[in-house]
Amino acid sequence: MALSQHLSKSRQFLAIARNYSAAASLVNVEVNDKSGVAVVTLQRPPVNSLNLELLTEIKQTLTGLEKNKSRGAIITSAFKTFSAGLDILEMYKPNPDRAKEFWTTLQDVWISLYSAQFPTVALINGPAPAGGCLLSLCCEYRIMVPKAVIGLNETQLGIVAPSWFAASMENVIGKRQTELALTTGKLFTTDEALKVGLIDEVVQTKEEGLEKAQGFIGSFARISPFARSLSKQTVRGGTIRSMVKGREADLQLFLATIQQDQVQKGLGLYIEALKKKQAA
Ligand SMILES: CCCCCCCCCC/C=C/CC(=O)SCCNC(=O)CCNC(=O)[C@H](O)C(C)(C)COP(=O)(O)OP(=O)(O)OC[C@H]1O[C@@H](n2cnc3c(N)ncnc32)[C@H](O)[C@@H]1OP(=O)(O)O
Repeated sequence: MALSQHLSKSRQFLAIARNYSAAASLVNVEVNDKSGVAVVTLQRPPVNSLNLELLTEIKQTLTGLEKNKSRGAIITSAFKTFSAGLDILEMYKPNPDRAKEFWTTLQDVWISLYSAQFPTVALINGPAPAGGCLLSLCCEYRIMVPKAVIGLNETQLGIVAPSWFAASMENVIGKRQTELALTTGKLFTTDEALKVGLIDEVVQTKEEGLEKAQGFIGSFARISPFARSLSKQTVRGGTIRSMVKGREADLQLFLATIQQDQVQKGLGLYIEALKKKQAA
């Protein structure tokens, strides 16, 4: 499709996305006029913790971008935190039906973002623990600001990162580093993340990050989108197939795990600690 035609379609999507954003407003989508690349900004205050509503909007946004054959997407945050990960309140004293929908939607978001046909960049403009890290690991390229942290720190909450969380990290930094990171619940500083390959670039500001992200996506201008996306599928297909095959078992494991007394106690203490930190 010619760029002008594509941009016209993108603008139509933008109009729809804006209307949608106005109604719900947890995700903002802006399509760059020149490049056709969408900047997807998470905006659930205060820390973009991923609850059912935010995950649902992310899922709908990704579906819209895929349908409109997006040229690329940059995922970032409107706040100083990229994302605080899963909303702990979705797992603490959960309503079983909502918990089921919550986890299924997280799985859907992972599948859509991990297998997106268009190029994806995470512009990590603040802390990205646990589910925040997972979101960025689904992208093809990660750009991060200094003085932030990133990692799958689930063990620090007394819970275990599911196998597809671990696989997402392993595909980026390898088995050895993933094992060390997961068993200790490590949150990498920006410098440590760069050293281990968990992120690709460090930028000083979000604006600089947006330019770099556009540059990364622009680097595919002369590559056939078909060949590009099939190559991505070749590399990621095994991980996606194994997640999809195991998703019902994974859901049941999640529901059983969060009902355990020990897990509930741990989550309760963690929530208290977060609140005390704010009061101090
Ligand atoms: C064998 C396999 C078995 C598999 C079985 C399944 C097991 C389940 C796996 C579940 C996986 C979970 C992954 C997750 O994502 S869990 C969430 C992990 N997240 C964190 O640990 C981050 C916690 N937050 C922070 O560290 C900080 O908030 C921050 C992100 C660094 C930001 O710091 P800042 O100082 O700016 O902000 P505050 O700390 O003051 O927070 C502001 C308010 O936001 C509330 N908050 C923060 N994070 C969360 C969260 N994740 N969920 C809900 N609420 C959160 C915080 O309490 C403050 O609220 P308040 O204003 O009401 O006090």
